Amino acid sequence: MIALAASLLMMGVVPAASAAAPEFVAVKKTQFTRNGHPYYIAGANFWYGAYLGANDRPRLLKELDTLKGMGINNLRVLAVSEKTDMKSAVRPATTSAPGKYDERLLAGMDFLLAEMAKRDMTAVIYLNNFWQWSGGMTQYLNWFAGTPALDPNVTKDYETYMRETARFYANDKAQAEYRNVIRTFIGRKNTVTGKPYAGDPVIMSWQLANEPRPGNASSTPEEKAIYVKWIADTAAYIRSLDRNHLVSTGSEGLAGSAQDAELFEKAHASKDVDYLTYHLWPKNWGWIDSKRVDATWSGALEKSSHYLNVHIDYAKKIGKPIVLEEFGMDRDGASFDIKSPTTVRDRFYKVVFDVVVDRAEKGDPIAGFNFWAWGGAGRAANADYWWKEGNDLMGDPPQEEQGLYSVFDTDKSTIALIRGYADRLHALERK
Ligand SMILES: O=C1NC[C@H](CO)[C@@H](O)[C@@H]1O
Repeated sequence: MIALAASLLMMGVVPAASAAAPEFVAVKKTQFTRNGHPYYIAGANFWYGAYLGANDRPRLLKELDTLKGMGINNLRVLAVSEKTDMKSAVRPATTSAPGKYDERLLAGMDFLLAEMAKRDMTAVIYLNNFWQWSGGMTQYLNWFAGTPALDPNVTKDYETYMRETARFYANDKAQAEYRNVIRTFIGRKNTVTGKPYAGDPVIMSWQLANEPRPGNASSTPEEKAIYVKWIADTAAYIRSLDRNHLVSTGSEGLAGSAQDAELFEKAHASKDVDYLTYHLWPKNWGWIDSKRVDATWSGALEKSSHYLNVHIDYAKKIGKPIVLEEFGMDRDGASFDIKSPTTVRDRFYKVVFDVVVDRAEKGDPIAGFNFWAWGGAGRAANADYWWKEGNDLMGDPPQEEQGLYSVFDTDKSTIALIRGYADRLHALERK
């Protein structure tokens, strides 16, 4: 039966249910499984993986080998970027205009997935972005609502940005093009392996977007309802195209849900949303001052520990696995310099890993982590640390200084931490 299913898969005939494909990551109660064993995520954020697959394959192979050596088994990657006038967005973009997709960048994803499969890695692929650094939802609204694509790095007005960007969810024309992109990816045949994406177990999850939010901190009940409906409708649409892969939201948790726990739970209640996600950003959220660590560490620790644990408790209540798919801390003294120490980062990573791995070992529904983000061999090119087209890509997207949160291949203490905790998670897969 499995041989028949496998051959059907190879011919692009995707079985209605994933029962015939144990090699796909699946959910069993509050755990992931793969190939009949528990599966845990020791992952990295590697948003630019497909860009390297298109433009710098020697570097990509080196990065994948380094990550594999660290025990990394999962990469969270951007599927597609949209051409935009917003200053702090990556260039070139996959989508130059609605329906016009750059085949080279799409083939970059093919190569990335082919190489990840060789290293027994799985991919979480996010199909849009709430933030401006890849064009994202704001650019869709510029195309279809005619609204100006205002870069919040320029306006400094994130509250307006978030409120306006959330109009994406109810814009029918924007949703139609978004679904074109979803169909393009899910219906794609890998030009390197010949495998249809929908039948390729290297993909773990289709993710609706990076950090979709219902609006800003003052989101109205109507905006929240629109957000929940968008998640449920889009997840159901993805499921209608592909019953082999998991679906996730890309939510940050409470911080991305207007601090509304009921909203976070509703957003993940859909039968077509297979697991929960959350992100942890003490610096971005003002919990720690990197230039006053002694004065702010204890408060940041208390808030971070609560945030880490309470979302695992939400997952337990909902009965689905949860992944901490983003967390990060800057270098000592808020430096961007690759030569600066990472004492505070390493201390923070250990706090995160201790909660995640301890609770995973206890059998709680935390299924692992993806740190933000792998910088590897990338190096900042400019004295002001801002990215310009043609510069190395690294863990920090163009809207942030290059070196802010990136873990570089020279950050040996951080790499050793990651490896040690990855090993503990992988030990759980042998049970
Ligand atoms: O998804 C994200 N979360 C936080 C990152 C660091 O600020 C940011 O670069 C990215 O947009």
